[in-house]
Amino acid sequence: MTHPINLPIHQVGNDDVRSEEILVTADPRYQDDPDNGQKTVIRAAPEDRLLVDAGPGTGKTHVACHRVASLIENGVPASRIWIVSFARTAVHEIRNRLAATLEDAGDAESVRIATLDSYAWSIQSGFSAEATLSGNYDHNIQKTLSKVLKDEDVRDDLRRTRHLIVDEAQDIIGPRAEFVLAIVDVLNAECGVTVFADQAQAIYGFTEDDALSGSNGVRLLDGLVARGFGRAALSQVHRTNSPELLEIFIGVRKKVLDDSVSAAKRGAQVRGEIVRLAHEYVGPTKNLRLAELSEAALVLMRRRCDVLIASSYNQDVPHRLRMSGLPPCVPRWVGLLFWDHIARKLTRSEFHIRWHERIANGHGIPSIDEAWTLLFEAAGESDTVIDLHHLRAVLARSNPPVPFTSPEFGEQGPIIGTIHASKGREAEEVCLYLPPTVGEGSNEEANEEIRVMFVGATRARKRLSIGDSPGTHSSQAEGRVWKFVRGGVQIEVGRSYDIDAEGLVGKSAFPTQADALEAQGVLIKKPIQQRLFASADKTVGWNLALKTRDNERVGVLSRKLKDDLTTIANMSGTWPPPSYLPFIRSAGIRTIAVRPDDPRREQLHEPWCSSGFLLAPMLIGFSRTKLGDKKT
Ligand SMILES: Nc1ncnc2c1ncn2[C@@H]1O[C@H](COP(=O)(O)OP(=O)(O)OP(=O)(O)O)[C@@H](O)[C@H]1O
Repeated sequence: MTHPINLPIHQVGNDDVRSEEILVTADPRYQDDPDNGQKTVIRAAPEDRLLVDAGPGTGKTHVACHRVASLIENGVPASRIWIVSFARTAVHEIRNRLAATLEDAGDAESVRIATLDSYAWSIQSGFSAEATLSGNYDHNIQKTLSKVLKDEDVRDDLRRTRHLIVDEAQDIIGPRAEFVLAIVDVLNAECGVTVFADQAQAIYGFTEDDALSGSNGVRLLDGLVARGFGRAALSQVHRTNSPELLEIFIGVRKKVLDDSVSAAKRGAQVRGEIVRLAHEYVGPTKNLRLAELSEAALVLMRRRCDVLIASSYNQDVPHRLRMSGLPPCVPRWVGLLFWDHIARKLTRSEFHIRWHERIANGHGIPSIDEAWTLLFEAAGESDTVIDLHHLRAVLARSNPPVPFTSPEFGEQGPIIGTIHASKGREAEEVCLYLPPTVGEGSNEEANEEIRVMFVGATRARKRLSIGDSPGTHSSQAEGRVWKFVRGGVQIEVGRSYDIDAEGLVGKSAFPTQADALEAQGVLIKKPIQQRLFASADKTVGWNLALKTRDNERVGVLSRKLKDDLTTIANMSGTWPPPSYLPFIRSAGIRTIAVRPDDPRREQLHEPWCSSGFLLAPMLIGFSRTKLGDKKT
């Protein structure tokens, strides 16, 4: 059976999209010399154990990379150096920067860079044939900790490490802190350790919505001080030249850290100082005019609910979101290339033909050679053949490899994001919305809020504006944000499981292959769309069919979303659950990959059942809808 390629595929690129948020990787200033504080850390003896106090924008990543270069120059083998960082994106960033810093590409490859959780996993799986990743990161850390404490093979191997670098150490608490301390205790005396931390940026609550997920127990920094680590500091700020921002980065930081003042008073002081030093005051969220901001702007909110509100006020302006709970954004070029490729193998020449037929240059589109390298690194079978089954398995993971995903959700426009999701990032222009009061609640909560506010204010390189976020009360159903509004509720749409392959090209969602093809064609023709809506539809078992304003069905939302609506009805004491969700948008299209062994594959129409690649809208919405009657 052949499948004609009749989808409009020439619109992949968009050359109109200009520069976006500064991604530090490409910053030419890396050639710049380190400042004196940086030099002290970079050139310290390989066996030194240093705790480096480093405020925002003082170049921790820069120094970590140059420290590695200096260690290698001093004879430390690259493969015996570990760099452990917090987030997957940070790991990716370090890997890129290291490749640019080290002269020998082989060295850059050999240095072992991992998140704390994958570091733990590599220790565990390296020594146990039966090691299984339980899926629960905390459990995995606990299991590895007991190995580090008791298993002599594991301990011997750790003793081969010659230098350990730990970034963002201020956030490492509880079992993760015990784990790192246990490793430090095992290392040989000649193994050095360099730890970067900024207590003023510690955020222990993992999510944007938690007040605090418990910072009780062991803190890594306390443990390192108790073990006699030497102290160093990076104090020169490189992120900005703005006198006002420098005052925030340095002066306000001192206030954040001054625990001689009560948290309540300090919260008000720090908030007041940030407002005073900001370049502009922009009023409440409803005055936010995204259309007037550049692509380089980053709008920061405290909670996901605030992001959804700001996004819905600006639904007619293309923008991107950055927060937790969204699906991974595998770029559309992958789906466009492979949605109808049924064979398991793809040769380089077939790839070239497809690429030239289907992909136009443009923003976010790699060059043909870069694309091949990415595919090859993920699923190369030989220099000239890619195994697409392997590629599907890799891209179907809940966390596909970082080079294959965009950290933002959406294809163009300024970013609206949570402060949590923007840790370690920077942007030319930041617009930070502050809650009305900072410093309330328990002492620990108040301190956390002060630090979160400080992290937000220090993301700007050139310009900081401050606005007021309303501090609206919202609830969550299975992580989905919802809140009461006049006449009903507002409900988050677009969470990672809201639309899946079955809802997009499945036999239950579309009676025929032609219908599914048409729906995919609509998405590709108009990747960015306003005013989509979803309504319960008898033909799809009363699940919610997703339609364009012209009433074309582009998919069916998941059963899980329908279940969440039932939960919201129960939580609000009403019945029946909402059956109509208006004001949903598509911020672009992304690729969904289906594992070759996924049994749900059988429910898909051809060619997707065989190819395992399809396209999905990037859904965003804080849909305002009616509730049913009060339950009696
Ligand atoms: N010696 C240097 N000369 C010039 N620019 C530098 C130097 N060191 C760092 N930078 C630049 O300063 C900026 C901040 O560096 P980096 O992102 O590494 O800071 P950081 O300490 O990790 O910040 P944060 O804690 O806020 O995430 C980057 O844009 C980087 O390019």
